[in-house]
Amino acid sequence: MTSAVFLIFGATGDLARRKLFPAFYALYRERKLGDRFAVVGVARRPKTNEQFREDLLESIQEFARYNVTKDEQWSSFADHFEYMSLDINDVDGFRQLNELTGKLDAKFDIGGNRLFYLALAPELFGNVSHNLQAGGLLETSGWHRLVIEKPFGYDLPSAEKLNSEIRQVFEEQDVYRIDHYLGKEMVQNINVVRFANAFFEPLWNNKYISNIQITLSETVGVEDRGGYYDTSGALRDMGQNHMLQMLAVMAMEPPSRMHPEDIRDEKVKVFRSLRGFQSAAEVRANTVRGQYVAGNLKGKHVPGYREEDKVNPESTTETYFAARVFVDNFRWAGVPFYIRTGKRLPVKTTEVVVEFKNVPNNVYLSRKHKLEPNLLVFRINPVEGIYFKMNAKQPGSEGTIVPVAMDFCQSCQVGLNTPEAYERLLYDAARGDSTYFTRWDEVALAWKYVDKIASVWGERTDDLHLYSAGTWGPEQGHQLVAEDGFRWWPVNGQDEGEVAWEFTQR
Ligand SMILES: NC(=O)C1=CN([C@@H]2O[C@H](COP(=O)(O)OP(=O)(O)OC[C@H]3O[C@@H](n4cnc5c(N)ncnc54)[C@H](OP(=O)(O)O)[C@@H]3O)[C@@H](O)[C@H]2O)C=CC1
Ligand SMILES: O=C1O[C@H](COP(=O)(O)O)[C@@H](O)[C@H](O)[C@H]1O
Repeated sequence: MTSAVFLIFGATGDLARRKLFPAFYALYRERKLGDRFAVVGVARRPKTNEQFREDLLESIQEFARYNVTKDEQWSSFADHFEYMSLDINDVDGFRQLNELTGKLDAKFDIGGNRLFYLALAPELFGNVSHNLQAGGLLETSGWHRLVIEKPFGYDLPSAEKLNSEIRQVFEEQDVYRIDHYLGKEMVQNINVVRFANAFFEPLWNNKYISNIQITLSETVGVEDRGGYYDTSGALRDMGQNHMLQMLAVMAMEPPSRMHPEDIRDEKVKVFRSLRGFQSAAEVRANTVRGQYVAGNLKGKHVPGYREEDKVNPESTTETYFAARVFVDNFRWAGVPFYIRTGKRLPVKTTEVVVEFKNVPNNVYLSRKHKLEPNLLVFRINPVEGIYFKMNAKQPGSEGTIVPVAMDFCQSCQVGLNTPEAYERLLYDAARGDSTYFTRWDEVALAWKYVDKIASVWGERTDDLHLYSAGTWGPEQGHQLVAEDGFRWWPVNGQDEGEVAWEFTQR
């Protein structure tokens, strides 16, 4: 691991507490951080180093995948952390921050490397790079990298503005735009499964695949992020980034080398091939949006979106969306990619389902069987695994055909304890590997695609469908898939009671 001073802007916030500090601790425990590092937490509220370290301990005890007690090992870890109260608009404060950083650099023999992590509200991103430069923080001989949280802009024009502010100070190769889904173990595994196995890649095209479904369902509402979410909505919060990124990973061509730029080039080609919408009618025909109203979730009554804290009581922001997306290239012509995400849905899960076409000349059709299609399912979150569903003869029957699953449950393996996405991404940024960060051209193309939908949705709101919390979203989301002769496959083995998986063999 290279040495670095990590400057975390937004160190008192939710992301730092739940994700970043636990990630530092796991990296430390796994000896990936070494000893030549320091972390400076930056936020406005006053705090002593002692208080900061107490909060650090609490966050790690609550959220890290390693247990921690206040022992000698803890002290030597916590000794690397200092806090500075600073308003990121205060340029003079950045000079003091530079002094503190220099002191820590000398103390831990770091050699000038700096990683600036912006865990701030997006509207604060713009000024920071300028102030880092003005405060002298970029004047060391080591590397300087900027890790920037999502959302990267609100739409294409604001993303362009933000990008140009950043690029006045940082080179593209030093900008690490986070999409934490790219840090997830099973998202990274998609390429391995595709490109390291003989039996999937030959089938990975419109000859054999009928459709691909990406579901990112959440049981949570907007929690304490109502202020942000109400100006964002599901399309910008999840669609522009996580969902299109997963789609790109599923659809991309094999890169010629496993080099970050080659992989990102292939994703860009997918974004360029997304079929744009020519009219408002096309947007409406291919997308569905919804908003949850009060309902029952896991036996508990939960309030509707408009009753949530910091949400406009007349809000028309979508908390659910589904879309039919086409990738107009040689491989995917005619294959719909269905994507959907929503809050207050019945289960928390992220799954990607590849549905294969039926076999030609199905000899079993002459009997009373309706064969289920073969499915390959990537289970991304929270269960990690892959299963493949196929048809087989029910043992002992007179030729009854049943779906069976070959099920690889990675997270079920005892003691596996896979790293959190943020752990991997922090580690990658520190060692200069940008493979699982988004490059500007990807971000821009994704915004271009999403902006068209958002602008049509902005024209009127009579197509915002309400759904009860605890259901799978509005009926129109099901119709979107049904009108092509398909249906959403149950995730986590759950549907609306209608279809249950038959795991007859495991
Ligand atoms: N929380 C999550 O699960 C996720 C968050 N993100 C992204 O991460 C970023 C941070 O989110 P989150 O942690 O939830 O936000 P929070 O609102 O919880 O935290 C914001 C942080 O910014 C600090 N801050 C606010 N204004 C200033 C200022 N003027 N100068 C210096 N510091 C300031 C706050 O501290 P103080 O008030 O003390 O100044 C606080 O530490 C956002 O971009 C969000 O979209 C992305 C994915 C998931
Ligand atoms: O980026 C975001 O992701 C989370 C969901 O992430 P997960 O890793 O828990 O699946 C989502 O809740 C949040 O609204 C969004 O900003």
